[in-house]
Amino acid sequence: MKLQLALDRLTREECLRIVKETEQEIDLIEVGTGVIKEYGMAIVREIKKIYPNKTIVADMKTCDAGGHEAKQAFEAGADIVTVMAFSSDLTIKDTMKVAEEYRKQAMVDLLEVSSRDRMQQLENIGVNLVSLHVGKDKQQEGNFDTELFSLVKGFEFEVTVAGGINLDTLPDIIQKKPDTVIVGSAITKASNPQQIASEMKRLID
Ligand SMILES: O=C([C@H](O)CO)[C@H](O)[C@H](O)COP(=O)(O)O
Repeated sequence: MKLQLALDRLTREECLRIVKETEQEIDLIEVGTGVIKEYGMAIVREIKKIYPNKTIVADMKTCDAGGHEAKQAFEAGADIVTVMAFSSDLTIKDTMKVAEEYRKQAMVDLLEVSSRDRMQQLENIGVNLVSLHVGKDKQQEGNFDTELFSLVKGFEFEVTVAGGINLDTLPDIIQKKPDTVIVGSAITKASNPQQIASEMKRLID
């Protein structure tokens, strides 16, 4: 199981500091959507340049123009781009096609999708990497509910999971054996990000 650090609602300097502090504990670095909106592909390029051996996820949250946006992120050095599950199949297919051309990956974000029929459609078009995700705003309604895993049960997807995960909720999530746990605020807003990342990595291992 891997640990992915999500960089959201941070300045460029905060992103660089937190990654530096936690680099030994984390497997993947996610450049968050808001950070990309603030700094564009430049920050993806910069982080990949500093950490060429880390897997860089550009959380583009693409919902249209999939091929174009995937190309932008891969050209900047991203290894994985995100595309929304509620998008047109054509958007997802174009994103995956570009990912294949670059020998990279597309991750389909299941935010606000609750239909197993949609999971079947995603499998049919060749999706293999998905993200079970409770959005930042939705987190006001409560902690990550592991019942969400039932959405992907029985499918062959590689599964990542995100949504306000912290040291209290992590043990139950680990029981569900996702391939990757994505953690943002619990690490980035901590007074000692390295300590939290280290405790999480120890639980995951
Ligand atoms: O994708 C994310 C969210 O939609 C904000 O853009 C986050 O990266 C993801 O939810 C992980 O962050 P936390 O929820 O703060 O752990």
